[in-house]
Amino acid sequence: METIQLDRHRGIGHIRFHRPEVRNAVNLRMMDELEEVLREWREDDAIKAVMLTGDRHAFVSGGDLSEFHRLTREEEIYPVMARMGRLLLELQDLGKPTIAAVEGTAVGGGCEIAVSCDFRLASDRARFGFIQVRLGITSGWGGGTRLLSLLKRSDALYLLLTGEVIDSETALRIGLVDRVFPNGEEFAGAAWDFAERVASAPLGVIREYLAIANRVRRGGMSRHEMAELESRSCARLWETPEHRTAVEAFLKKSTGTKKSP
Ligand SMILES: CC[C@@H](C(=O)O)C(=O)SCCNC(=O)CCNC(=O)[C@H](O)C(C)(C)COP(=O)(O)OP(=O)(O)OC[C@H]1O[C@@H](n2cnc3c(N)ncnc32)[C@H](O)[C@@H]1OP(=O)(O)O
Repeated sequence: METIQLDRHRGIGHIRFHRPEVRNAVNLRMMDELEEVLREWREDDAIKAVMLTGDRHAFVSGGDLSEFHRLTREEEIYPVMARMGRLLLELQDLGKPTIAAVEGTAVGGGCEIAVSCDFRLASDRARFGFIQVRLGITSGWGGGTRLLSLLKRSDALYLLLTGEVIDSETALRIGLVDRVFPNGEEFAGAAWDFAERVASAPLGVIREYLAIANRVRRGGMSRHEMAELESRSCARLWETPEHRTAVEAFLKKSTGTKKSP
């Protein structure tokens, strides 16, 4: 891989955006590579969660303006935008929890990637901005609509219409990020700890909750359908060794500790 670096550790797949010379801007090559790794990791049961990071300067600086600016016409740029839009849908529907750990700047498409993840962690020096408006365009990868579902409508519209870049404290207050950790070495450690906690559940449970969460996001379910979905999920996991072992251990322990009358 040329534009992203991959590693895996304790069930977590790590994608590190790596085009430092352009603050990790997304180009066509990066799209190819992201597509390849997401398809591979979707099928890989050893990977239970996926963490995306950049570096201390930037998470991702959006689309590569030099490369994309060569495309001047609507019908030339549309397929590129739509492709990245589909890729972020794949990320969103990966079936494993995804975590954007933002240490530096996430602007434009960088914010769109972050809001496609299930969790957003920020260092105390991270910055977030839907700055597309400054270039006279809207977000093009589905991030605007995601932001509108994630935040209070007026907060989302304010960010989209002004292109204001906000710090991590503000991002936490309005609900754009879930946790803020100190910058530096401590940030990497805290992000990995968070990812490990999220990935500690049995794979079956992770899959079922992600499926429920994605179904809820699509909306349009009656209360009965929601209850049915959840009952089915739980019943499917009933026969798994994780469930049986946990219950047997509990019963054994409670029998063992019962005082004789
Ligand atoms: C096109 C898709 C669209 C969407 O659908 O969402 C978008 O993403 S629109 C938004 C596009 N992105 C931007 O407008 C951001 C542009 N970059 C910046 O504002 C700043 O670089 C930064 C991200 C805030 C970082 O600032 P700083 O740390 O001071 O770095 P530099 O500005 O000095 O940048 C270093 C180097 O990187 C090049 N660069 C940065 N971003 C991009 C980019 N998105 N595309 C191409 N190149 C980029 C920058 O030109 C510098 O290059 P050199 O001068 O050659 O060193």
